[in-house]
Amino acid sequence: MVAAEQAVFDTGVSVDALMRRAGEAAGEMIWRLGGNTPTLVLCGPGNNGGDGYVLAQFLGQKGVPVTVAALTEPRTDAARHAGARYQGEVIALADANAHPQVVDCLFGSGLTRSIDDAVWRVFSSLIKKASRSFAVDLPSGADADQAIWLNDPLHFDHVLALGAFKYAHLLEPVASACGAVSLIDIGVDVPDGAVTQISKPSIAPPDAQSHKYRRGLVVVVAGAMVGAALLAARAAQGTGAGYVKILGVGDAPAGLPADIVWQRADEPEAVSAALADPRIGAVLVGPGLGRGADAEALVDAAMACAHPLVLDADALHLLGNRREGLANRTAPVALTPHHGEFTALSEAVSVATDAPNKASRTARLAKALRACVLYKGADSVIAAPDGRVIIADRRCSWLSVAGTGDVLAGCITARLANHGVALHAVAEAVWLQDRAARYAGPAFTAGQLAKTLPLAVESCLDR
Ligand SMILES: NC(=O)C1=CN([C@@H]2O[C@H](COP(=O)(O)OP(=O)(O)OC[C@H]3O[C@@H](n4cnc5c(N)ncnc54)[C@H](O)[C@@H]3O)[C@@H](O)[C@H]2O)[C@@H](O)CC1
Repeated sequence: MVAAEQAVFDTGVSVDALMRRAGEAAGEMIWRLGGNTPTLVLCGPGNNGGDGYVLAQFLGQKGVPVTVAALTEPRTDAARHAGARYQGEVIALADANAHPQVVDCLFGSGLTRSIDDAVWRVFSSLIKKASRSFAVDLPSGADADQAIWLNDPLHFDHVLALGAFKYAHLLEPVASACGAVSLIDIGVDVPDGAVTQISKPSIAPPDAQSHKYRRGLVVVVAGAMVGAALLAARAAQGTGAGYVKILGVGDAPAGLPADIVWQRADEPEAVSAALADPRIGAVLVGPGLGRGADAEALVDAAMACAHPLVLDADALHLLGNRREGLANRTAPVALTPHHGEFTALSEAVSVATDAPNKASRTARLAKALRACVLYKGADSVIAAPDGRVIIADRRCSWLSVAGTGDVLAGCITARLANHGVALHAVAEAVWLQDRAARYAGPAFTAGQLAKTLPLAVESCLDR
C-alpha cells in the first residue's frame, strides 16, 4: 500500500488530499449506515487520527451529532492540518462517554507496539458499549502485516479498509473480529502483489462440442480408506467433471454408485499403467491413502504421471523426501495442507515457517516446492510458485467436520481437469466449497456437502 500511495503522491496528490479523500469516503459510508446516530470519533496521533478529524467534519456537516475524543495532539503534518480544519470541540479520550456509535481512528497501519493498558481499558470499553462500532482502516490493537492482536482481541461491527486490504483484514485471528469489511476507494490503484481477497469465480458451462473427456476425466487413487476416495470422487462429479474414475485394490466396494468407475489396480505398476492414459485431465492422491510402503508406492506412481496432480492428506506426509520429484514435474501440482500438514511438510522439506503471516508462509512454501499450495483453515491461503497469493477469508465454520477436506480435494481436481491452471482451480474450488457449505445449511456431513456443489457451480455460471 505504501508503494501505491507513493505512486499517487508522485502524480502530485498530497498526503493531505489523500487523507481528505479517505476521511470523506469513510464518513460517507458511516453516514449511509448510521444516519444521524450520535457518534463518538476517537482520534490518535498519526494519519489514522487525521482521517478521524476529516470524517468528523464530514459527519458534522451532514447534521450528525459528533464528539471527537483525542488520545494526544496530532503528530503528523497532515493530521495537524486535518485537526485544525475540524471545527468542533475536541475532548480528551479519558473524558469520553459511551455513545451509540463509535468510530475508531486511534491507530491504523502505523501501530508498532501494544497500546498502553490504561488507554486500552478506556478505548475497548467505549467500543464494547457502542451499539455500532466502526474502525477506519484497521481495528486499533491489530498489527496490519502480521495480522495479530498486539492487545486483546476486540470485535468491531464494521471495518473500512482504505484503498487496499491489509493482511489483518483477511487473516485470522483479526479477520473474524472485523465484522463487515468494506474496501473504500481512495483513488489509489491497488499495486501488483497487493493482498488479494478471493472472488466469485466465473465458470463456463459445457459448450456444444463438450464430451466427458473435454469436461475432464478425474482419476482418484484410492488407498487404505476407500471411503475418502469415494467422497472426493463424488465431489469431483458435483463440480462438473465429465468422468470420474477410482483406481483401487481389489473389487469395487459394495454400494459404489454406478456412475463412478472403479478400475482395479492391485499393484503400483497397474496404477502407473492406468495413469498413462492421455485422456486423463487430473489425478488426485492422498484422501484415505495411509502412510505405509503401499501408500508411498502410490504417491510415486502418481508423481511420475504426466497429468496435473493434486496431493492431499496422507500424500502430503510422504512428500518430505520427494522434493526432487516435485521439482522435476512439468504438469501443475496443487498441495492442500491444513495447519498440521503444513507444519510437518515445511519441516520435512526444510522451509522456514517464520515469515510474518500465513500468506507469506504459504507463498514461501509454494515457491520452494514449485507447486500451488492451499494452506487450509478458517482463513485459507492459496499461493502460486510465482508469488501470487489469494486469501479466502471467513470460511463457513460448519466446514470443520470430517471429510470436507476430501470433498475440497475432489472439487479442486475436477476444476484442474477442466482447465489445467492450478491457482485458478484451487481458488475456484475453495470458493465453491464455501458456497456449497452455505447451501448445505448447518451441521451437514461431507456427503451432503458434495451434493450441494452443483448448486454452488450453478451460482457461478458464466452465461
Ligand atoms: N499514508 C497516507 O498518506 C495516508 C494514510 N492514511 C491513514 O494513515 C494511517 C497510517 O498513518 P500513520 O503511519 O501515521 O500511522 P497511525 O495513524 O496508525 O499511527 C502512527 C503513530 O502512532 C504512534 N504509535 C504506534 N504505535 C503506538 C502505540 N502502541 N502507542 C502509542 N503510539 C503509537 C507512532 O509512533 C506514530 O506516531 C492509515 O492506517 C490510514 O488510516 C489515510 O489518511 C490515507 C492517506
